[in-house]
Amino acid sequence: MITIDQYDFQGKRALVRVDFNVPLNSKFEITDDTRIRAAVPTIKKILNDGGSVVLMSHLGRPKGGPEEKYSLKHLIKPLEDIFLTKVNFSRDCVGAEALELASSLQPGEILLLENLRFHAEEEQGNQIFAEKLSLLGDVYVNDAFGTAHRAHASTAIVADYFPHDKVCGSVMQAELENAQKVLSYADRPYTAIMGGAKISDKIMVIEQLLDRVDNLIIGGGMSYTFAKAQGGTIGNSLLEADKQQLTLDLLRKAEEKGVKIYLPTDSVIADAFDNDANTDVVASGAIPNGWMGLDIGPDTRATFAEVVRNSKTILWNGPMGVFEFPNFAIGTKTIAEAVVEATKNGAYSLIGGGDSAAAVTQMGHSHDVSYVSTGGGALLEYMEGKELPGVTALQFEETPLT
Ligand SMILES: Nc1ncnc2c1ncn2[C@@H]1O[C@H](COP(=O)(O)OP(=O)(O)O)[C@@H](O)[C@H]1O
Ligand SMILES: O=C(OP(=O)(O)O)[C@H](O)COP(=O)(O)O
Repeated sequence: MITIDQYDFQGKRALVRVDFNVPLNSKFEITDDTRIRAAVPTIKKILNDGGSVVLMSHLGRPKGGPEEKYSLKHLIKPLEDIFLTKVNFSRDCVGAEALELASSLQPGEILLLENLRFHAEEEQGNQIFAEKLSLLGDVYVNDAFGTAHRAHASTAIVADYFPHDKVCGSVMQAELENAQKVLSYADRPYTAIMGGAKISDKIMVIEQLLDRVDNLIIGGGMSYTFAKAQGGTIGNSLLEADKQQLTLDLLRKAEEKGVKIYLPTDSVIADAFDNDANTDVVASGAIPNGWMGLDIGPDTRATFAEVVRNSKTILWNGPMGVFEFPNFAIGTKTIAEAVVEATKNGAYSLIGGGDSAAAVTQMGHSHDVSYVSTGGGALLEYMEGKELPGVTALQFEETPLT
């Protein structure tokens, strides 16, 4: 794979796939620009070399046609503020206007293309569409780690049109290197903290982790399916009823492999899914009808935090509760603080997942951990040992020795 530092972009027009899938509010303002800032080094390297940049990305999940709320034009001004230069914009990512604007780009200039997913061909991985995109650059750079698990036209197929000039961007490179650290040579004790809403999203990665970690902490909404499967009552807490047997299998496998599993012993419960609901603290397997667990309780916080503080490698994916409601964010905050403390004491900490990353950033700790991934699904798939099409597409076929 060619890394960004190995390629000289002087006089070249770089077609750069970025993941600018950022959250916007109702006024189309970006509420978290982490993914944009992450791509800055790649873009600056190209511009500083004397190249020009054609940026392409998706935003949201449009239904295959233009939708105002998913237009990338909302990103023009924020990009201009970051790069202190005019950002040209093409109202379609392929076709005459895009070609015209791309071919007249001068070194140091930036062109932003409209949302790739306004064409259904993007997600279909359509070759003709990929070929049209390929006409917009002399060299292809993929820096969209967050979308690397998709075999879409712009993330994978387009690379075929640049057999010698396909480059791995700096976000992509850093993400792969950091994920490798927890996959291969982790210091012990190694603790994985899994939380968030759904077991089904994370079951594969949890299974893989059982071969690697010493401790597995399970919190957040997914923990209630474990509690129910173990015979507890969970009221209206999140439940994936069809996954109960799976949770028991996981617990058995963990025991066989000598992995210590930590599940919540107490929960902060609420009588409604609302920040201002009435609350109480009860044992996690004794939640009354009409109530739901929305955060880990004080005993659990203390136990989890202690395990985290004593760890040397930490992988965290998924919040411990409904952290979007301040009254149910204490569990996530406590764990974030324990991760920060462990990191200060020399542990390596990788935070992955859109919501976990947002929680850590929101709590002001994004610089106090080792690495915050820009990837959610992509990081999990990589951890599961799956091939990422966006990464494979950047690799060169081995030429047989003759
Ligand atoms: N106890 C709970 N009940 C309901 N939802 C929860 C609970 N704990 C966490 N969540 C929700 O899980 C969501 C995050 O889950 P997920 O998408 O799996 O995380 P990530 O994006 O970090 O991978 C958050 O919106 C959070 O509010
Ligand atoms: O936000 C993203 O993924 P994530 O929600 O798993 O972090 C990526 O931009 C991929 O988007 P997609 O899941 O609509 O293909």
